[in-house]
Amino acid sequence: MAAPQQFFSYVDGNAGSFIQRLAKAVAIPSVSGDGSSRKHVFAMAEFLAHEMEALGIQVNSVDLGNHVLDGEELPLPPVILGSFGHDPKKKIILVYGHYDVQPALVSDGWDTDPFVLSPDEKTGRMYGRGASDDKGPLLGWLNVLEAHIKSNIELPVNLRFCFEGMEESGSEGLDELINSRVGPGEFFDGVDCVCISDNYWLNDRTPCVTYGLRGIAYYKVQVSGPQRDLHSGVFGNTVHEPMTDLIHLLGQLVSTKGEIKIPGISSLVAPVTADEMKRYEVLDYTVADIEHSAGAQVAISDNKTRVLMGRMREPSLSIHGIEGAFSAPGAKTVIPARVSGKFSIRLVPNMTPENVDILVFRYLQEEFAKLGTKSALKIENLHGGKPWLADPNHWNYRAAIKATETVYKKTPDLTREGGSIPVTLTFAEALGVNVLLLPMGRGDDGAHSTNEKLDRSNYIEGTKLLGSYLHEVGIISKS
Ligand SMILES: C[C@H](N)C(=O)N[C@@H](Cc1c[nH]cn1)C(=O)O
Ligand SMILES: [Zn+2]
Ligand SMILES: [Zn+2]
Repeated sequence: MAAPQQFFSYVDGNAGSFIQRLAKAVAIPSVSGDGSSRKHVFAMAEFLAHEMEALGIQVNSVDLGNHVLDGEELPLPPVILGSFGHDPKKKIILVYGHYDVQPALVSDGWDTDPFVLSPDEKTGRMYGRGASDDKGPLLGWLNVLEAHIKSNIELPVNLRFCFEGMEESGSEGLDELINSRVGPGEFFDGVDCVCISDNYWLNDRTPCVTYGLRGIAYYKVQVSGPQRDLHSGVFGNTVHEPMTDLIHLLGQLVSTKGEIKIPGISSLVAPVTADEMKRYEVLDYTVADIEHSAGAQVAISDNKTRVLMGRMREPSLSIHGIEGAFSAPGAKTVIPARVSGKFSIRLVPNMTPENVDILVFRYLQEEFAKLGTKSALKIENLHGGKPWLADPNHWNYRAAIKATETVYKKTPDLTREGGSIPVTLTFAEALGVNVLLLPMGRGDDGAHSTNEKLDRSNYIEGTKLLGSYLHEVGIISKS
């Protein structure tokens, strides 16, 4: 049976309180990538555990120990494991989400305070860091449970929750935790399938279900020289300058057309098949969609398929920033003594962080040697994760497609996502079950960007979608 009407009515009737729940979550600046925010990541974990317990979920916040971030030893945020339902006649569905967010400062260019959920009544957009990635989708699962409990509707499945607080910073400790709890009687034992809501539609009109993710290999390249920062008038043209060396090195990584210059990378990429080409052609997508999401006419190609393939099935290399460089307003005449370039490569089948590391380290060392500088080079891999592909013909996908048709009256696009969620492959391999990505947000949500938003309708209809999906998987008989 599809999700009952009372479920939809409860969600519509309680949209205001669901938005309040999201506002409370957005107000906690749970940025995992900067040490000074760590206490807020813990506060977010407590908030979530409290919300879950209030719904009758059995919660276990698992301590993952410590790690080192930028030279500082810090406690890792807990993984929140939750159980609701132990009926042997029902399937066990594992849902995953992350409660940490990317950094956000008003000075980055936000029009509102990033940690205050700011709805625009005219457009229905709700602005705030994490609204779409991933606090809105994560809370969507709790909204679903609340709607069932308060409307006295039996949940058609047993639910297991796995919420982490380090996804935006390499998911440290999570794989080990999962692998240690897959045995008989352990938390992940008996899971029938996994659903993750943590990516985005291709555009702002057509929902999608997603069967692939790119992996990632993230690097820090440090160039150092003088013992301290120097006066450029006194030392310019007399010493090797680390910033100049680093800029030359970073300039050798990728062309302005997006082609990766590191030898050997392209031969790791799996060849395209004819079937795969057909999948791009049928997607509801135009080059204007990516330009709308980017907010400017900046697409690398005018060809829809080329753009889609660039996001879904080819690697990319992006340069993210330079630590230690002068970046404040004004015109300081400094020669920075030590600078670190940060870049990452998105990985596709058959690339792995390990086989890419070998190529990257060798290439950077060779190119650095060509500079003939007396500066020193240090290369680090900060984190990595493999790409993932699932079978979209599985019943888990059929349930998601049916639920989307019920809620949105549209057949969803079948997509691969350009971003990375490293735990997806861990779940697939460690539990041996199908994993599905069922996004809530739109392609123009601005995840990781300034003015991130989630449309009110995506939050509310998205909550209905997650609930409908549970009803669809619930009616598929348990084998
Ligand atoms: C797709 C997901 N919502 C996401 O944003 N993932 C991040 C994961 C990550 C990896 N390193 C840092 N963050 C992403 O794809 O960037
Ligand atoms: Zn993210
Ligand atoms: Zn995310």
